[in-house]
Amino acid sequence: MATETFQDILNGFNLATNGVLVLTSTVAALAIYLILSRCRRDRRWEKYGVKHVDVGLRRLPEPVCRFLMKEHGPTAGYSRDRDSLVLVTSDLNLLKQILIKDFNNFANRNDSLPTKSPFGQGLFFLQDNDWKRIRQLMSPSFSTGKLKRISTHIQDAANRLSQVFQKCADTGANLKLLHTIGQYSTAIIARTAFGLEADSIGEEEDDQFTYYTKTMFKRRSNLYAFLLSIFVGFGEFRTFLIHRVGIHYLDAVTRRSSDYFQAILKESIAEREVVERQSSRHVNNDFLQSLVSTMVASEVAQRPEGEMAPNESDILEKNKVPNSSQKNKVPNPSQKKISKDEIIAQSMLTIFAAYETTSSSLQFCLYMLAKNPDVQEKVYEEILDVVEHEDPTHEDLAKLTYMGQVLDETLRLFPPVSVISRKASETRTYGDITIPAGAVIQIPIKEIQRDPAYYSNPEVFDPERFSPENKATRNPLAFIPFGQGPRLCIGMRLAYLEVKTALVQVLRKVKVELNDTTVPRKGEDITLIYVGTPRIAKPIELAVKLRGD
Ligand code: HEM
Repeated sequence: MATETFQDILNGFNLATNGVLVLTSTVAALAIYLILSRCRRDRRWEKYGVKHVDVGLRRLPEPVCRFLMKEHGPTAGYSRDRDSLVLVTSDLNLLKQILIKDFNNFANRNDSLPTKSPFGQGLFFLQDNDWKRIRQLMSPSFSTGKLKRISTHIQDAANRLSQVFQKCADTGANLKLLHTIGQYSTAIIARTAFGLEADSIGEEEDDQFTYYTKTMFKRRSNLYAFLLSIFVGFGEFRTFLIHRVGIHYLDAVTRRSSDYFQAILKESIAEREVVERQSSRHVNNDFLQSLVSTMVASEVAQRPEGEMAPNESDILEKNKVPNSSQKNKVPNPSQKKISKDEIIAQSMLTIFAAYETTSSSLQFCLYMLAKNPDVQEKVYEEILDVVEHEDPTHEDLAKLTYMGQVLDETLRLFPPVSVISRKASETRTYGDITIPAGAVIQIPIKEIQRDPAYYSNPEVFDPERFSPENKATRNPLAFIPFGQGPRLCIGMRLAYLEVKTALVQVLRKVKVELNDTTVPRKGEDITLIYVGTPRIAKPIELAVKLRGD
């Protein structure tokens, strides 16, 4: 009996071993098949007059663009999978056609975000009429007039930021740059766009709004992103796994952030809806209010005669608890209207777009100033010359031309968005090459802005490149950190306003420096990792000295 049991165990063990072997071989065979199928020879671009390159196992846009530009010149094509042909070009004449002159043929991006969260329906990802309608509705909120009206909130946040720098100077502690600057940019977007307080500038711990903004995206390594792109791909299969199979692990957006923002936005929208229906005078004249006004106005216009408007308690009650089953109707693209779900999507995208890019720019700018003390002194002198009052006016900021050059040189070297894309609607020929309908165009912003053809010694930080005389000699498309054409970044003016205001308030009080205790140390360099946006391997910490010390 005992022997039989032992034999049974052995048989069971063999079965288990065989099972594991079969499973391992199947997974290995699948992996080899997937890798080989993605590396197969493909020459489709050649019939369109474009060099077709195998990019091997390179999958992420930034490394692919870097490889193609370095090894194969300004324009080359590759295929990402059986269906999609991708053209990478840094040819500025061709880019002028794609981004500006023939914009109608390239109005869409190819990007979609693998997420169930409303973020994936934000302006950045919208196409055709939906994009036009929402862009038109959002644009007025970023006009110069609107920005002038919100500048007191920006001054207020910049003053608080400056106090954090001064406190570091007093105590001798190094300043954790990204942590503090992230708090600054979220405080501004929360207050100016949504009338919400996100007040943790200088605190060790972030407030909820800041915390959930900073953790909106799952931060994953390059290796993880690479493996995911090999096995799951970029687009439809991953979307299918997230939406249909419900694998939340693959979702790009964290569930907690998504839930948090949906809840607070639903409540804010409901409160503003009530105000909107009761009076035409608004306490908040911000981004959220303008979208809610459009929503209410279009509902009023559509309501059948005699039907009552919803009352205050109905609206507030309905929106207190987030309920994903309540979906609004998709509006007709040709009309000036927006649904509640769309407002939430635009709000989430705006919060993250404003946080990630602005804090990256301000961080790199302060780092480059610490690395280049002579440039920092020149910026300081200019602030003393131009800004007479406690808070700089819009006119003062416009006169800070050298500071503008420093900021542009920072954005040249460290563009927060390193690659942008467009998708061709129809087949068109430009000179010797044809771009077929459906082809994706990847525009390697970082490679263009570090191309020796446009910038001598491109790795060197030199704000003089952006002096009016030097700028006049260069093709404007050689500098496109905010993109270009009708689909240009909507928040560009706000970004300059935020960064310049912070630089005025901080640099007039303190100097930032690198020394033996900072990260990186004086004489060392930062290591950049590109996962869509540039990340620094070790967060920067700067030494701060009070002016006059
Ligand atoms: C230094 C700061 C910033 C940089 C470098 C930056 C960069 C960019 C780039 C490269 C694009 C794509 C443009 C194209 O494809 O041609 C973009 C789009 C966009 N950005 Fe920014 N951005 C910044 C700040 C902001 C801010 C502050 C906001 C909002 C408050 C914002 C909101 C958006 C939106 C909504 C889009 C999509 C526009 C569309 O598709 O119509 N960005 N940004």
